[in-house]
Amino acid sequence: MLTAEEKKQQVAKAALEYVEPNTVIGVGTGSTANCFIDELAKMKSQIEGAVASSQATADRLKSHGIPVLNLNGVGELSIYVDGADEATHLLQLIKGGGGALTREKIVAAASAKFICIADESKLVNQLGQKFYLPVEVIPMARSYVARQLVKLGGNPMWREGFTTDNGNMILDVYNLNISEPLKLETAINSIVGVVENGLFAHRPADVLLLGTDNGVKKLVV
Ligand SMILES: O=C[C@H](O)[C@H](O)[C@H](O)COP(=O)(O)O
Repeated sequence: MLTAEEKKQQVAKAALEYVEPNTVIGVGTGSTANCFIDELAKMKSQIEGAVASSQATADRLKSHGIPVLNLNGVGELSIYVDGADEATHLLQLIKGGGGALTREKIVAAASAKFICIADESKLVNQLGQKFYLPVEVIPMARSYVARQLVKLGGNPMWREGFTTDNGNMILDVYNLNISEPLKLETAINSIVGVVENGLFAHRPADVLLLGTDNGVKKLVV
């Protein structure tokens, strides 16, 4: 039996196969993305650099001597590699457990291919059954947005004491029925004061690499 950490390392190594030489790649945030950064360091001379989805990721990339580039100064990224809090067989995701969802969604949108890496515990039949949905909000809109999220059937909890890299707040929404992720992603983002929500339904992953006791399982749609 492999530990969750060993499964993360397994998929982090496997994701290196998707890294094309002489390109700029996008790098996500979290413990699985950290494993990937540590692996990427071994082939850093082969890439031009990386765009980071958070300050924490930028710091870790720099600590390995990997050049961190500004998204506005580069064209389309070849790939985006990141973890997830939940993933379905359609490769739709919930992200944002670490609060980096908005920048993650931007970097994913700017990438030709999204490689999601996770241990197999993240695979679910329907989003939201195990994990809450993080929503980034402009601070002054927090209570207003929370009331609108209640109307959508959710139970929002303020992640008190946490500020995103963009200077905003996070509402973690429990008990949402996410049977229609595309509609819900749009509905939540239509609430004034919402910056982004952690549903990756309009931009799902293109490849999901799952770490299992029997090796890396690859899912594509
Ligand atoms: O904001 C954080 C990100 O969306 C992470 O990708 C997500 O929380 C998964 O993190 P971990 O790899 O630590 O489970």
